[in-house]
Amino acid sequence: MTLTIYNTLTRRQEDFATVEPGKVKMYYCGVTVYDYCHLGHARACIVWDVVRRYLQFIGYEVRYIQNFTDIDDKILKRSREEHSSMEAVAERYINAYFEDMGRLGIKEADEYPRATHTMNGIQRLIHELENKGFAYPADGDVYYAVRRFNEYGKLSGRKLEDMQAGASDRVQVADPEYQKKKDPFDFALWKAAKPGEPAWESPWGPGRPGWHIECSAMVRDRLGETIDIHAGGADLIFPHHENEIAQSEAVTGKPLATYWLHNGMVKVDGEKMSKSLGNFTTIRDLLNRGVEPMAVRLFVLMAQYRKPIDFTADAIAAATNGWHTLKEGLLFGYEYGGVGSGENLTSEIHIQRFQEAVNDDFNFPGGLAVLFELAKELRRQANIIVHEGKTETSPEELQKQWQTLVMLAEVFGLVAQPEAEISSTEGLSDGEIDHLIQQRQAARKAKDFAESDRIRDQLQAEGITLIDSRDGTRWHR
Ligand SMILES: Nc1ncnc2c1ncn2[C@@H]1O[C@H](COP(=O)(O)OP(=O)(O)OP(=O)(O)O)[C@@H](O)[C@H]1O
Ligand SMILES: [Zn+2]
Repeated sequence: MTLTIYNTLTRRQEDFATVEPGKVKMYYCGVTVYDYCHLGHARACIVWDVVRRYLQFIGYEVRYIQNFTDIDDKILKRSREEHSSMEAVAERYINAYFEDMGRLGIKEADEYPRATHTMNGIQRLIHELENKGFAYPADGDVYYAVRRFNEYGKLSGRKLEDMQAGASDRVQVADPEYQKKKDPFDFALWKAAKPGEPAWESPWGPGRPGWHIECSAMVRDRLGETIDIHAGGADLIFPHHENEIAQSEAVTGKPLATYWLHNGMVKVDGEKMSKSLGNFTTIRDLLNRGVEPMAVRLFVLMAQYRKPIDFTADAIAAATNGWHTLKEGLLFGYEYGGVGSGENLTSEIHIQRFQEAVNDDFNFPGGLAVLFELAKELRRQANIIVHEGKTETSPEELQKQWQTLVMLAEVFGLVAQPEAEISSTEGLSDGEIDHLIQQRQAARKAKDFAESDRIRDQLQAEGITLIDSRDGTRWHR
């Protein structure tokens, strides 16, 4: 059984083969941190989380890196509006990211590089591009000379000539950067600091990096010159990923990634759900309204990952229904405990069918069909047990089906907690936990370590783990 995946670069479904046998290097372009994550971000994070989990399930060792864009015009705008700093805005929404994605059961990446922590790598890359004639300085800015890279457009299939025909010169002339560029399609690698903006020293003067260069630098720093999978939303194919390719490949002469994978958009009334458009529903709003996190996962996984999905109340209701069916199956072993011999039995035929489905370009709906089949059968058996006291099916067979369901559901990050466990961890609301963490931070600042330890222990007793880092404190249940 071979995994085949659709590669945006070649526009074909191809057999999956890694650079290094048994190992996958994977990079996902994460969020720009100036607001709470919405369901579009949830979709991207869930899809790549499951791709990673699935690759691990079929035996690969996966190294998974996801960035935070923490320098950006939109973050700066937010910080001005809030009379705060860019760091403070980024920090707040990075913490919120971990809270929200933690609730959705997204596994943490191996590393989360940030633009502000990658300044050396970024500058080194710009310098090399300049040396090789792909970049030119202009008045404190540095631009990438798009026409110098012959393969520009290979990912998106766009040709500069065609784009030129459609470009509106009037709009561009008004753009101050336009005056400095040798060609309207050139893009900024480095931007000179404007008064009052945060800036980093550089050979081109104080400034900050453009958006695209950070990913090229992070991939190179953390994963190397050629990675196996580069992922992101379909909205990033052009110009972001096209520009990443132009930057990295001009320097290394090697493919940046073998496979380029893109998730489809979450849409609202036919338009992309987006922070900029303001038509978004945040993950926390939806969960705080009582939608179960696993229903959100199902909402995403019930669709082919490359196709757009509409966010509607009906779609969430259907996903919730689906989750309740799966949950009954997943809890079967707890409710009717003591089934079977206690051995780890699994049903090969179901595992095989699950893999056959998912191996076909990550066909998650196909994989889910196997889960639903198992869950429905276990639900039927549970009904028989309830009404007739026992079932004809052997305890071993039931245990086998249940354990297979639990194992395969875990690959999709779908986990049901038995009531007993839920009651021990749901004592505190998220707000209460945040409040306690703030109190603990205040105690630590005041060097009252006895108090800060007491709060940590109290949270621990509620099943909450704190993770301290130099970027602040995160928690998970
Ligand atoms: N509506 C959506 N559906 C699916 N994926 C999305 C959606 N919006 C953003 N993404 C993906 O989430 C990741 C992080 O996005 P990012 O923070 O850059 O959002 P953004 O595009 O700047 O914000 P917005 O478009 O909401 O203003 C990217 O991989 C992006 O492709
Ligand atoms: Zn990127």
